Amino acid sequence: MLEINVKKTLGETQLEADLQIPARGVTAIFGVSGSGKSSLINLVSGLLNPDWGYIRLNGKTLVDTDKGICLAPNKRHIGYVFQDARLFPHYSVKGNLYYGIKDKSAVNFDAILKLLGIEHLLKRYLFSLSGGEKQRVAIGRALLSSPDILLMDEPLSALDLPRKRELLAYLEKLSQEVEIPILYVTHSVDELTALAERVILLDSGKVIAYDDVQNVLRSPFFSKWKPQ
Ligand SMILES: Nc1ncnc2c1ncn2[C@@H]1O[C@H](COP(=O)(O)OP(=O)(O)OP(=O)(O)O)[C@@H](O)[C@H]1O
Repeated sequence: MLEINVKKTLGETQLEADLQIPARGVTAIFGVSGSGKSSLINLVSGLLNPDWGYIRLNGKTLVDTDKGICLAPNKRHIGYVFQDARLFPHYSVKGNLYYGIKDKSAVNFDAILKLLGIEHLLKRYLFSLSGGEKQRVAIGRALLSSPDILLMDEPLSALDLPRKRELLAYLEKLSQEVEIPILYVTHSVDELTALAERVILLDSGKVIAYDDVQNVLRSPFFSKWKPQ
């Protein structure tokens, strides 16, 4: 279970969230640009600190302003996948995947490679990979750190449509097989319906709905996303 109860002032926007997120499956964070989606996952990752509140993951406190606890991002056991892959160009794919793994015997390297279809890329360098392949390597690297939660911030947004579709198929498989919670930021209704079980709907920093995807899609808020 991921428990979030935070307040954070972001310029003109007051971000407020009070959420209990189950320990498995994909929870999407959806909303228009500037609604606070990235800020919410950055509070979980520790890249941003709340002005008030707490975040607990499976009973472990990541941050608690009342208790004066604030774990550094690298102590939170979090896997983070950004819009761009952020890999090291001077390392091979294998070097990128192994980066940051403390105990190589503790991870199921082969299963993760297979899940993401990147077994054949190990010796390659970034310049020879497509955008979709780079993102698959970035996801592999995040999973190999044995995280307790995976945060994904619009991982498809930098890709063209054919690559989006290709990566979406891998993400669908991942969402069914990985046994940790995934927080997935998106603006895309297609990604919501393909991947997410639940949606947090943000508007101007406030949670205006948190429910199953189908219930949220029926809400009046979504009329702006439907074809006229
Ligand atoms: N450090 C900051 N200082 C001031 N304002 C900030 C800061 N970080 C974010 N904001 C503001 O907070 C609001 C939420 O930003 P955030 O990036 O979380 O939104 P978002 O929903 O992820 O947007 P997008 O979809 O465009 O990435 C925006 O209005 C942004 O300008």
